[in-house]
Amino acid sequence: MSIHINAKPGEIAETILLPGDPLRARYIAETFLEDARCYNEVRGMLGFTGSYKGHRISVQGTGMGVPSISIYANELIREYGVKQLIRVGTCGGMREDVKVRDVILAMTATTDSAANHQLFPGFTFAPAADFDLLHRAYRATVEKGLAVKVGNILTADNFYRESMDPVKKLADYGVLAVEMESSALYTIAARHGAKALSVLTVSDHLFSGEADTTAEERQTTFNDMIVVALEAAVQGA
Ligand SMILES: O=P(O)(O)O[C@H]1O[C@H](CO)[C@@H](O)[C@H]1O
Ligand SMILES: O=c1cc[nH]c(=O)[nH]1
Repeated sequence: MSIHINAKPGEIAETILLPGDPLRARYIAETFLEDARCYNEVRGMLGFTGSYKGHRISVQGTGMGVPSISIYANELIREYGVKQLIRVGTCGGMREDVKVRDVILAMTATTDSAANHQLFPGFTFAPAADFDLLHRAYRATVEKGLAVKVGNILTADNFYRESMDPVKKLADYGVLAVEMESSALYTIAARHGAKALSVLTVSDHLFSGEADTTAEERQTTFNDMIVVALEAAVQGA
């Protein structure tokens, strides 16, 4: 047991999917995993272990934002020996060539989070995805014929902001989309020699005025993203 997860030793698989929303963790377990069993209900942050194509896989909600995912990533890696962590989440498109429903594979995550500024005073650390996971996920998107973009994303501390100017500037520098967790996941994984990747689906666009996805479309695009993450997880195993 760790402070925020009450699984017994061995109940969590070495490979885990990490949605922000714990109810999505349950949806993934019920829809995609065989023989899924719940191992965590502490704070309602549900976690399950089951199997996909014969491989043991867990799925754990992380909550929203860097502090919350940092707690789960640390405990999963350090207390439960998790080795491959794949975030599956939503993001807001920032560039014109990014469309609602696209899949984004986050090669790196720029951040305004105080966490990394405190960790590396005087440096700008570049949190990066694991190349093997990224490569496998990219192959899975191509095989499924999905619209995919690979590149830099923004992990932001604020969902609501007073000015869009800094975000627009980052878009000018190639940043594709914004979410709130990946820089922490990549940094913590790097520290402990674990592999990490964020597979995201664009749920809305900050600038284009493109209509948000409907609930049904969100489900379909979300399912595509989960299959990409699961295929990336098991192809290398
Ligand atoms: O869909 P999830 O995984 O929660 O991710 C995104 O959605 C939340 C904001 O609505 C933030 O957690 C952001 O990163
Ligand atoms: O605009 C958005 C959409 C999803 N997640 C975010 O953090 N921002």
